[in-house]
Amino acid sequence: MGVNIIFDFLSSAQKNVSFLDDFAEKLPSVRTWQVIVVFICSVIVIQAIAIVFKLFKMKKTSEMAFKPFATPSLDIFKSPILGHLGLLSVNKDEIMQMAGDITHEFKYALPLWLGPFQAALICHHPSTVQPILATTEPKDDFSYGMLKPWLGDGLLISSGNKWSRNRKLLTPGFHFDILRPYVKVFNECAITMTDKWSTMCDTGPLEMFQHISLMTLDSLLKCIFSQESHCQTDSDVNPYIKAVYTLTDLIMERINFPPYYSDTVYSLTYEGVKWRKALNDVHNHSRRVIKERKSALKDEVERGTVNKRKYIDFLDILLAAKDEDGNGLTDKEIQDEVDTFMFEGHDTTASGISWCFYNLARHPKYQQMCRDEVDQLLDKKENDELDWDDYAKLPFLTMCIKESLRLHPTVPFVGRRNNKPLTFPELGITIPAGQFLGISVIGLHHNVHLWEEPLVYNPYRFTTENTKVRQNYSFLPFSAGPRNCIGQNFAMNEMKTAIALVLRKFILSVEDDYPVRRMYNVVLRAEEGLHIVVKPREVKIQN
Ligand code: HEM
Repeated sequence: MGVNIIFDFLSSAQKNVSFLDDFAEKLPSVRTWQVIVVFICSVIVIQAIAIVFKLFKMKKTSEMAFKPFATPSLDIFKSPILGHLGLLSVNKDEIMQMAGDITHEFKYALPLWLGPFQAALICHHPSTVQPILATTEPKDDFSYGMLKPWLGDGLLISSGNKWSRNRKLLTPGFHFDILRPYVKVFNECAITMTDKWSTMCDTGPLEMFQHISLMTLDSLLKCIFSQESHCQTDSDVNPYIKAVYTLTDLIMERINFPPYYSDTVYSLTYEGVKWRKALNDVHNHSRRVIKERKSALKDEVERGTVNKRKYIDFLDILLAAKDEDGNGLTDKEIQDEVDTFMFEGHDTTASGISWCFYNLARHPKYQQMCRDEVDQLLDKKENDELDWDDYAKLPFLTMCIKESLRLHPTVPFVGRRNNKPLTFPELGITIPAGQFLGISVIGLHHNVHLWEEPLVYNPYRFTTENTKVRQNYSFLPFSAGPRNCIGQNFAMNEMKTAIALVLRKFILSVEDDYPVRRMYNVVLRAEEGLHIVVKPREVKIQN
């Protein structure tokens, strides 16, 4: 019908409008139009059939690939349209609970259906996790694909030659000699936060994520971007951090709702509009940081003060980086790495510190043991600050941090897609290429076959003796293998500094039966935040 109207219009235009005669003569005849329209419609139909065929093929391959890990007891909750997504969206805290509970029945792994066609093999045992992490197989395009408009082709998401070139270029930025001077910054930033807390503790419990994200952003900007942001003292609501929260929440909503998997559909929705606005905010922030750094560097070159700086920062490395062929990074590549490190470097550490405070607040005995250790170290000093060598002198505090990262892993999930067939040697199973392989870090850390009473906070799991006898790859807060966390030493040092300095000045507690609901997100959060009572110590600190 619509096609006929076009034909009628074209023929009447050709017949009646004299000033278009020349033009009309050049137009294809009605028959030619019919052929064109039929051709276009056929292409669309063939494409649609090809997509449906591909989706069903994907479904069939995953069904075959994951057959050895069949889950009949779980499939009673599976819906033909949503797959197991109904379980994921029911309740965020319950899915965290489920990640550990299912290991009773499924020791190594289990397939979960994300909608009608896409399945992921969720692995939570060293026998399945180790072979995946030993490879440099790319990140899965499903979940990380949603991060791509934000983090671009930065280190977290890129793969192949690009990833290996950039990993090689950036690794020196995390060498001990570079990290050493950062200790001063970690101390300064922690002290800014504790000074602020001293004026606020009478106002009731403090929400940890809010304060600690500002502190970790402050130190990250100072250490790796040489930027004095004053973000801790300027305002409690930082537009960059707000935008990061919006983006990560939107990604989780999107994963839970298959119609939003299409970029085109998503871009037309209200959430798509919110996504673009938040994306703009984070990109503007990183663009500003790069611009200011470039201009400061130009000034330093003009004044001849480049070599007088306390340390080289990550942006210096990015701006000066050259591969073996003498090629530097393009502006887009620099922007992608800045966005990646800005996010990975502050939000993860903020979550790690916040959950550690929560665990110590719930276990006053361990909290006091950490404090005693810190006091022993700092009582002897002129200033109340940690030095590089002190990190090795806080063994119990380190055990408490590790146990917190086990119980509340900051990055609860990591995903890969194998380009080549992948074998789990201990199980004698080979997975064909092209599958979505998920590593449930929380499932691994709560796996009943690896950890006794996994939901109990017990730092003694991390004594040297207990660590020695534990199966490798049971504890992976920073992942492992070639794509492990490049910033793990940076993160551990910052966590130790912040926790030590807070315990030195305050007693942490939580109200009785304080209900915390964990929130499964790109980074582990709590639904209503983590509210901790922070009281100044009554005993006067020496010096
Ligand atoms: C407690 C703090 C942190 C935790 C728990 C953590 C955890 C992780 C994990 C699990 C991965 C692997 C992700 C994946 O395979 O998808 C990762 C990768 C990464 N992390 Fe961290 N991270 C932390 C802090 C940091 C910091 C402070 C930085 C930078 C300053 C950083 C930068 C990165 C980067 C760039 C990658 C990608 C590495 C690659 O693929 O080559 N992280 N992190």
